[in-house]
Amino acid sequence: MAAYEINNLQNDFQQSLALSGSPGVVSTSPTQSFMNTLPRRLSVSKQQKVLKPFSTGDMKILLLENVNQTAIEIFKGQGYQVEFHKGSLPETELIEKIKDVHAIGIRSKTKLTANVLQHAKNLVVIGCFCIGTNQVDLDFAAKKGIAVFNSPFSNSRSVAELVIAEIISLARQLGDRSIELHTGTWNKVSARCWEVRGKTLGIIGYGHIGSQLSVLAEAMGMHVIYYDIVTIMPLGTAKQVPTLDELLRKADFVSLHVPESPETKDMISAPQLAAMKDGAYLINASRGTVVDIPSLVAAMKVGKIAGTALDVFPNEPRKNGAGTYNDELNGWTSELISLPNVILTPHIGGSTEEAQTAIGMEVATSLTKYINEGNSVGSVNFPEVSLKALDYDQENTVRALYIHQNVPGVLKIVNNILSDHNIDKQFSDSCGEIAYLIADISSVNQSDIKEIYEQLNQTSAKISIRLLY
Ligand SMILES: NC(=O)C1=CN([C@@H]2O[C@H](COP(=O)(O)OP(=O)(O)OC[C@H]3O[C@@H](n4cnc5c(N)ncnc54)[C@H](O)[C@@H]3O)[C@@H](O)[C@H]2O)C=CC1
Ligand SMILES: O=C(O)C(=O)COP(=O)(O)O
Repeated sequence: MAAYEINNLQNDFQQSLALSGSPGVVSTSPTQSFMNTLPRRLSVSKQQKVLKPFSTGDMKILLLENVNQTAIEIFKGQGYQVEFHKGSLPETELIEKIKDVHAIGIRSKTKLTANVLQHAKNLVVIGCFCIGTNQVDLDFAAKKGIAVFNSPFSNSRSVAELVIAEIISLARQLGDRSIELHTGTWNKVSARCWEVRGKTLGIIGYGHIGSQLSVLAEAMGMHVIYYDIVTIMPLGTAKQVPTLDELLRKADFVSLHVPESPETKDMISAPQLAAMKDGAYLINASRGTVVDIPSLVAAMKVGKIAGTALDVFPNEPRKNGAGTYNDELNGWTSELISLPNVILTPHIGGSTEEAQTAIGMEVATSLTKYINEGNSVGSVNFPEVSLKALDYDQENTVRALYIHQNVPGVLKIVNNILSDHNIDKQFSDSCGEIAYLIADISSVNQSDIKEIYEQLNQTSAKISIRLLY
């Protein structure tokens, strides 16, 4: 059957099913006041073998925070509707916009809390176009059947390189010398300026970024020690130390590379700063909540800490612009900027052309595969399930995507519903309270589809359903 014929059939079917809203979207659970995206036919471009959902024009994607152009091209290539914003949105505006969209792409700034997500009626998937996912309520999203994807290491190298630049800049007081000369002062000094060769770098969190940094720092002749909650194989001649305290006592430079979590909140505060060597340096390019800045300011004022580089802050402005970084945002700002040897950057650790292009492609591809095929591999809050792309040349084949509560007896009920047809392939997995089943079913007539959908929709463990055909 030619693709256009399939599409025409789908059009009719969608129209007959549409109860409200855009064609193909019906309320599956009116009492719970959320809607699922219903059945969409995938059409195949035979020349390019690219799978595209039918009615791609229905698929709405909201992209915030200047997500890279590569992502926009991938989504537009799929025919999705793309709404793009350079900054993040105030919460009330975000709530309005999220009501409608099927997918949202954000970076580290936009907070997708339970309060925001509860308004998302059609949302199927969230893309974090960054490493961190702390800005999303992952459990709440999973319980609503919304998969979340990120890019786990596309910007690690960029962050590690920035930190190397900061280590040398702090050791040589580069920021201050540069500001002085920009303002007409020649101040040639060597007092308390150091080579980094032979100094000790203490890395807190030896994951993707911490371990990259370790390799680069050793290449400059630094000794590397690291602290992590798990035992990790050292790279080069780096050494893991058993306690944070030991790292703080031994390191000349301390660099933080942990995620935001309840355990890492204020991980560096007054007692930890007191434990550091006199005249040591502190670098934070992880999350703003990890360092208690008033304590850092106090430690710098008494000369305990000789310099600091901060790329992340407890509160960060919503968008670029003059006057956005001030005491109104973070009460200690004026005090911090008045101190010597303080390098402040606007959360640019991962902001390189290379990283952003790679992230754009990776996350947009994950989202597209999830939307078009149900493939959840790489999701951070969902069971990872995939089946080879459906052969859309084959007629009467349907892929059921069934997200459900992970409770006993569900597969028996679901397979009973599907049992009148031929289940060609099936893959199911669970993750905590959530389980996800993909099943390819053949020998399904157009008239059966609505029935399958309605029966699945009545199962008590159902969270959300999509049928691709
Ligand atoms: N400034 C920027 O632009 C960027 C900042 N980041 C931040 O850097 C963080 C780290 O990134 P990756 O290295 O890719 O993460 P990762 O997950 O690969 O590594 C994090 C490491 O921290 C360790 N860890 C977790 N809790 C800890 C604790 N309480 N004490 C000691 N170690 C602990 C983990 O075991 C893990 O080895 C991200 O979560 C993100 O918040 C990431 C990219 C860019
Ligand atoms: O990747 C991360 O976690 C980052 O912190 C980078 O965030 P961004 O994409 O620059 O908002």
